[in-house]
Amino acid sequence: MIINEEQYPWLATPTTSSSEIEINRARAALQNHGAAIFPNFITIDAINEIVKEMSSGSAKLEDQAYTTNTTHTPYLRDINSIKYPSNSIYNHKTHTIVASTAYDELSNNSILKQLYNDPRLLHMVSSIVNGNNNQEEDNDNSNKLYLSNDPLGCCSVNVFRPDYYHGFHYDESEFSVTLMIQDASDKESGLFQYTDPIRTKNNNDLNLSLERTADAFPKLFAEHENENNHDNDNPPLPPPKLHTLDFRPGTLLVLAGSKSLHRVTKVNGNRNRLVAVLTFSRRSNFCNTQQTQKMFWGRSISSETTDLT
Ligand SMILES: O=C(O)CCC(=O)C(=O)O
Ligand SMILES: [Fe+2]
Repeated sequence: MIINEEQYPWLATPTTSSSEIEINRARAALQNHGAAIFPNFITIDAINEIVKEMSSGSAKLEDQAYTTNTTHTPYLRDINSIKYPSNSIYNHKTHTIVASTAYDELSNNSILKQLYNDPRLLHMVSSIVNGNNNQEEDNDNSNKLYLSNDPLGCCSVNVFRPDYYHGFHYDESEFSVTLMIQDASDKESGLFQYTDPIRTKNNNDLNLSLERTADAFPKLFAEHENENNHDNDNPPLPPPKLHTLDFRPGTLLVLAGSKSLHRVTKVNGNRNRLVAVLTFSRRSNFCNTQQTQKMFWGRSISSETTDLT
């Protein structure tokens, strides 16, 4: 058993009212606070198996994982000093150092691969992010979610070695699904922190919400204070609260990553922090660009050449 069916029996009966209650609760948490959290989503045996796959053998996957070491803005875009002042939040430089094990490095019978391909998970995530609990009744495809077709990035494992961290950012994908596999040995480190959703949708595009982002961390972004030119008609909104996730092995997280600013603090201790990233798309056959693949896994493969199962 991979999914913890004792704690999540409603996953097997998606059209019942108990399932609807759980999905509605998760959707409200995602919309109001940016995160829906499922503790003990997979069994302890399944977690132990994944840790074993990552950390045993002579060529350990976690040791082989390619490292990205990069400076970026919270918006993951290039600095734009023509459009925004150099002290704008838009141009704020932050730093990330993280390694990642690609999907094609996992064994064919990997527990993670089995979880990613489990239709109950796809159905659960679709129901939460789309607001419908019954995909079969959904005639137009706009509400449908698909597994990613990226042979490297569809389901990968973030490897945060000691001293690694991920600076504050919004994700490019609308939402993200992650699974804690192994936390840092120093429990004060490698923390996942996120705000309530502070970026809003505008004309089908996510606007920048520069002010709200600047309001978020008055201390951290103190040098950006002059960006908050609030007048009396538009008093500043209170800064959003920064949540620290109780992220234990086996916990599954659905995050409004494009709207909630988030980060992973620096890892201390004697073991790697391991988090699986499971990606779902509104498009069938989604694949990251070769540039993104190269950045995260140091190589690129087109989706046409591989069988993903
Ligand atoms: O490792 C994590 O918990 C998530 C890191 C993250 O925000 C990302 O990979 O975009
Ligand atoms: Fe992220």
